[in-house]
Amino acid sequence: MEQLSNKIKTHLTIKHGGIVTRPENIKQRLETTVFRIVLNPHDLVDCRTIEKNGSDGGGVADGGGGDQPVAAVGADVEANERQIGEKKTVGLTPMDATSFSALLPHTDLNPNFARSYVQRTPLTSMFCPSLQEHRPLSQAFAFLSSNITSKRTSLLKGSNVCGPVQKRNGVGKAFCAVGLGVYGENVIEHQSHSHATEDKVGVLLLNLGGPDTLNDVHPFLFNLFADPDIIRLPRLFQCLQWPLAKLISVLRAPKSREGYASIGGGSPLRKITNEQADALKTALKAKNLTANVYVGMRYWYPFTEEAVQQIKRDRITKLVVLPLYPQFSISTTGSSIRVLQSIFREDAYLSRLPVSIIRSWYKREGYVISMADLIKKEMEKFTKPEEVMIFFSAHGVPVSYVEDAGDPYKDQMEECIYLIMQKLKDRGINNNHTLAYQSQVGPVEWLKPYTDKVLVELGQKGVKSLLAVPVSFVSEHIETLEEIDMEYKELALESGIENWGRVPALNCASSFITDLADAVIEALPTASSTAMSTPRSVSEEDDLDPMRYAIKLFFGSILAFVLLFSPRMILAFKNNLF
Ligand SMILES: C=CC1=C(C)c2cc3[nH]c(cc4nc(cc5[nH]c(cc1n2)c(C)c5CCC(=O)O)C(CCC(=O)O)=C4C)c(C)c3C=C
Ligand SMILES: [Fe+2]
Repeated sequence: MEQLSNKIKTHLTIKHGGIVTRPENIKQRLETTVFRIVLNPHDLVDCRTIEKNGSDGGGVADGGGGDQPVAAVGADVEANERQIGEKKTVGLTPMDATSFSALLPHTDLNPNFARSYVQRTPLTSMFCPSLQEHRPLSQAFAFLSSNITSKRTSLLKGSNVCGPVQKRNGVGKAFCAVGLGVYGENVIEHQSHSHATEDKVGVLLLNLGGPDTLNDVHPFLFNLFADPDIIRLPRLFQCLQWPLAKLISVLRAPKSREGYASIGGGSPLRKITNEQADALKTALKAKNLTANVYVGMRYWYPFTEEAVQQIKRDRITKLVVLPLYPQFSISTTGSSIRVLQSIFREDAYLSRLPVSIIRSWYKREGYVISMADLIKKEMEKFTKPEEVMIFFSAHGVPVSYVEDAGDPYKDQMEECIYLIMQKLKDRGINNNHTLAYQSQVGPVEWLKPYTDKVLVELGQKGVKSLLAVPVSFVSEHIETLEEIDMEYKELALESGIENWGRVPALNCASSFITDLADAVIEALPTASSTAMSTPRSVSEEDDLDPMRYAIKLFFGSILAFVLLFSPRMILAFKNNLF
C-alpha cells in the first residue's frame, strides 16, 4: 500500500488552484450521433514542416533544423536528436497519448455547469430540453473514465509515424498525420493559395481563457483543474479528478482572486484574443483570403464548443486550427486538441470537414523576428543596453509531463530561446541571457530553474539591469501583469537588481499577426483532405460497463483516502502550494 501511495504521489501533478464544467459534455449528453473519430489529434501540422518558399521538402522525419521540413507530429515519434548550431536539442520527442485522450466524461456529471452554460450561452440553448433527461447508468459512471494506460498502449502500437501517412502537395509542403490507435491514410493535404469561390474558410484560435470577473474565478479554476491534462492522475485515480478539482479550486480561489483583483478584476485574455482574431481576419483579407476567425477558449467563455457550434452554423468548408501557444504542451495545445477531438468525432458534419491544426509555431521566422524586435526595443530603454541580462521567463509545467509523458514543451522552449537569441545576434546584440520557469503550484517538481530563485541569484551575483521576457504566451495575462510585473519585479529589486524592464506580450503586433496569417494560409487543408475514423479504445469500452466502474470506484476510493491524507499532500496544503 505504501509503495502504491508513493507511486500515486509521483503521478499527481497539480499546479495552480468550482463548479462549472465544459460545454462539450453537454453536447455529448444531448447530441446522439454516430461515434466516429474524425479529427485525429495527431493530424497536426507543425509550422516547422512548412517550407517558406515552397520548395520540395522531402517530408520525412529528417530531424533537420531551420526551415527543413520535418514530420513533427507529436505522438510516438522516436526521439530524434538534432543539432542546431552548437546547441543540441531533441527535435521530435515522444508524446503521451493521454494528451489526446478521448472524451472527458467525468465532468459532464456536473449539473451546475449544464445550467450555467445554457443560461449564459444562447448558442447551446437549443439543446436545453435534453438537459432534463436522465443519463443511463453507464454514462453516470463515466466520471471514472480512465484512458491513460490504454492510450499509452495504443500509442506504443503505432510507433512508426511518418512513413505511410504522409503526403506532399504541389508546392512541396510536407505534412504528416498519424492516427491514434489506428495509423492509416489519414492525411491532411495542403493546397496552393488559390481558393475555390465556394470555399468558406474558418480559422479557429484556441486559447486558455480566463475569468471575466472575480465571481468567475472559482468556476474557471474548477474547469481548469478538472482537466486531466492539467491534473494528470494515474488511471486508477481518475475517479478523483472531479473531487480533487473541487478541492483544489476552493483552496486556490482566494489567492487567484487576489491576483485577478490586482489586474483590474478579471482576465484581459478574452478581449485581447478577440482583438487578435479581428486583426488576423484583416491580415488574411489583405492576403486575399476571406475567412471567419473564431475564438475557442479551453476553460472559460467563449468555450471551444461554442466556437465549433458557430463554425457548424456558418457551414465552414475548410478549417485551420491555430492554438495561440507558440510551443506545444500537453497542458495547453494538447488539451484543447483533445477537446476538439471529442467534439469532432461525434458529429457527422464536422467529421467530414477538412481540418488542419498548427500545433506549434515557435520556429516561424515571423514570430522569432517579432520577439527579437520587441526585445531590442525594450533594451534600448536602458541607460546601458549592453549590460542588460535578457531573462526569459516561461510558464512552467511539472517535470513529469516532460520526463514521463514526453511533453516536447521544454525542448521547444529551449530551441525557441536559441532562435530568438540568434536573431538578436544577427542584429549585433550579444547580451547574456537566461531561461527560467514560473508559476509553479502544487506538491510536485516543476521544470527548473524557477524564476524566483534565479532572480535572487542574479541579484546576488551583481546583475544590475534585467529585462524580463515572457515567452510561453502571446497575450498579456495574469502571469505577465501580476506575477512578473508585480511579484517578480519586487523580488528582483529586493535582490539587488536596480534596473528592471519587461518586454510586452506580442498581442496584436502587426508583424506577428501577419505571420500568423501566413501560417494559416500555408496550412489550409484541401477539400480532398480526408478524416480517419478511430475506434474507441479498450478503456473507453470499459468505461461503458457499470460493473467495472463500480470496482474502480471502490478501489479508487480507498486509494484516494491514502493519497489525500498522505504527509506530502498535507504539507503542500499547509505551505500554501496551491
Ligand atoms: C497544473 C496546472 C497548470 C499547468 C500545467 C499550466 C500550464 C500552462 N498554463 C499556461 C498559460 C496560462 N495559464 C493561465 C492561468 C492558470 N493556469 C493554471 C494552471 C496551470 N497552467 C491556473 C491555476 C491558472 C489560473 C491563474 C492562477 O491562479 O494562477 C492563463 C490565463 C491567465 C489569465 O489572464 O486569465 C494562461 C494564459 C501555459 C502557457 C502553460 C504551459 C505551457
Ligand atoms: Fe497556466
